[in-house]
Amino acid sequence: MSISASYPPAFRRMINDGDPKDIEPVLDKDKDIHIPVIDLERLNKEILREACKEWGIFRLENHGVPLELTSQLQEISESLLSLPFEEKRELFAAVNSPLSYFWGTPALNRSGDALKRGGTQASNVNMLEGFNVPLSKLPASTCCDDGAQHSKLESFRVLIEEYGKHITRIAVSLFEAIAQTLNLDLSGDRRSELLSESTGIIRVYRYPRSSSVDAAGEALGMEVHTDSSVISILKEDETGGLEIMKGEEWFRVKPVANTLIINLGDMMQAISDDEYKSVKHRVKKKDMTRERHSVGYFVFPERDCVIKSSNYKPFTYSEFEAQVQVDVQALGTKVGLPRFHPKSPLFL
Ligand SMILES: O=C(O)CCC(=O)C(=O)O
Ligand SMILES: [Fe+2]
Repeated sequence: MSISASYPPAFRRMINDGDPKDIEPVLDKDKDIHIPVIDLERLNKEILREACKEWGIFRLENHGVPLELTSQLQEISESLLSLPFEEKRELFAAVNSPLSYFWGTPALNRSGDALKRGGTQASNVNMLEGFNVPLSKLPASTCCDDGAQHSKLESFRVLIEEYGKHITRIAVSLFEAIAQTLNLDLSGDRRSELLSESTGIIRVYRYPRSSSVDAAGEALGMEVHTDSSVISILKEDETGGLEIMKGEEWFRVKPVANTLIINLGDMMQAISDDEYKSVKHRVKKKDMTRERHSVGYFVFPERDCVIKSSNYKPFTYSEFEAQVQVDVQALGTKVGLPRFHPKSPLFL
């Protein structure tokens, strides 16, 4: 099977199926940047505070996720993602599970299906595909068939569940430490209201090996965005492509083996009263000869927990999410926190 048969048809005309050696290397214009490093076994609150305030993103080492688990998960994910497109689609539709397969956009609805985009962005295809996995629904999802692909899917489910336990543990520890740096009161159930484990989602992404490039000779993987989460945790492979905005400039974050990338999302920005920032980021692939694989984890407040802060009108995560979906469908893009800013002309 040619590799492009596993890509969504909308990607195929943009994919070069030739010998990777024939693909011209791309000029590398963006600058590299070293983001702060946090050691989970020896958490230093001052370094953590600085990383959240100045960067909104940091690298995590000594996180305790077994290497074996990550590589098994990567292997099975790659194997499922490289199935022929139609087979992948049918497999995920057939198992009647909360898992979904998506492509062309990271903006999904609550069922994990791609949102139709409006506005001038309607035709912008993000060159990515992936599986969306809501962790709390995972134990209930069962496989109905003992075919080879279904048993692969079952192994994927088991590995994701295990990975999800580790990553949830990390998110909770980091959130508690970050809350201390903000002197947040987490008494009673407040911790699990602000960071609700049951909302955790994992997304396994694949960015095609080579694709059409922009004027700068770079392939758009994922458009510029901030995450809506409290905390996001990214495991990327060694291909690279993640970029962050610092000041008014874009910088490339180089991959480092055995580490995770933590970024703060919009909910953390609001909870911290804008003290900590939800970092703007994107994926732009420069190495056209290889696919990029990454695994993202996103965790949110409880749906009806009210987030109060001085710069935004009080809102629940449900309201925020609904507004994002309305904006993506009407304007083609997320507006995010400015929608809830009382002084903003965007305030509804
Ligand atoms: O795949 C990546 O490296 C980035 C993913 C990301 O930013 C997201 O899913 O929000
Ligand atoms: Fe993101």
